[in-house]
Amino acid sequence: MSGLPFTKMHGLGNDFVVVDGRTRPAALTPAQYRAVGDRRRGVGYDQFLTILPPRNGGVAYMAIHNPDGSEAQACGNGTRCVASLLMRETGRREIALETVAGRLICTDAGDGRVTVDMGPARLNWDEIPLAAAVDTLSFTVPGAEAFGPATSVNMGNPHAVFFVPDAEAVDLTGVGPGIEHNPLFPERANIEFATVLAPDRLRMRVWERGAGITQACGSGACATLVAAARRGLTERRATVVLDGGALEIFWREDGHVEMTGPVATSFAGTLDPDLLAG
Ligand SMILES: N[C@@H](CCC[C@H](N)C(=O)O)C(=O)O
Repeated sequence: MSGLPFTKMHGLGNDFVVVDGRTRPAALTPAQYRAVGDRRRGVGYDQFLTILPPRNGGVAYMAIHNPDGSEAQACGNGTRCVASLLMRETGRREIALETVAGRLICTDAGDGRVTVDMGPARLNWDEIPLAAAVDTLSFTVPGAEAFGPATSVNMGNPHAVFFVPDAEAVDLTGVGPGIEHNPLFPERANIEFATVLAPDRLRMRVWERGAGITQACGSGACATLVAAARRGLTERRATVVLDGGALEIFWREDGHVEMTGPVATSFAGTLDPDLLAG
């Protein structure tokens, strides 16, 4: 493969390498995703986002990969970033961006912000998926009893949310990997620790599946708001404060979750063929 042009973007510090695979081959192997994801020897990213031709009436399809080489079904912050590129390209203020999880309607919210309809929150145990038929509203994760019961939500990708008195105090590096790989989550899970600050305000920190600690997780913010509202801890509309900044989340009565937040471009470059050769 020759050099591959990319744009480095982020949403609240959740950072992405974005490549356009519509005009040239851009599918990488898991080893290549890992090489580019190395923050010292590669570029470094939380997700690698590949823009591909549409498959179902949208403007484009977006493939999502984690720095461990695995594929993800959803990425809220990345969706806003790629949507902003495609809005600029098409001159439109609203587009449909396709992902594994479906067609996501993305709207220019002004001031450099984008709103994404992330689709319906899925709440059944087999939709998360979980390995056992438990009540996703409140269940014990073996080994994580100290954090109290978890609430699980699928936002296209699997999430488990723990409500704790002080999210700042959680040792994410220490406890994140064990919960992510707990056998209760057959496809692993993104793990959120959240503290309710007010009925319309949550503090949340995240251990992302396949990526580890990130500054922000859009789908995680959506899952956290849904979990909090299901438990009666917040209203259906709230600000979720992440390490990198705040997202506005709204769980609509029809079950869809809207997320609004900023996008930013850092730089453009070309992935060297030697890096891709491994
Ligand atoms: N950063 C993302 C979530 C990315 C995918 C996740 N690591 C997974 O494997 O499901 C977001 O903003 O939602």
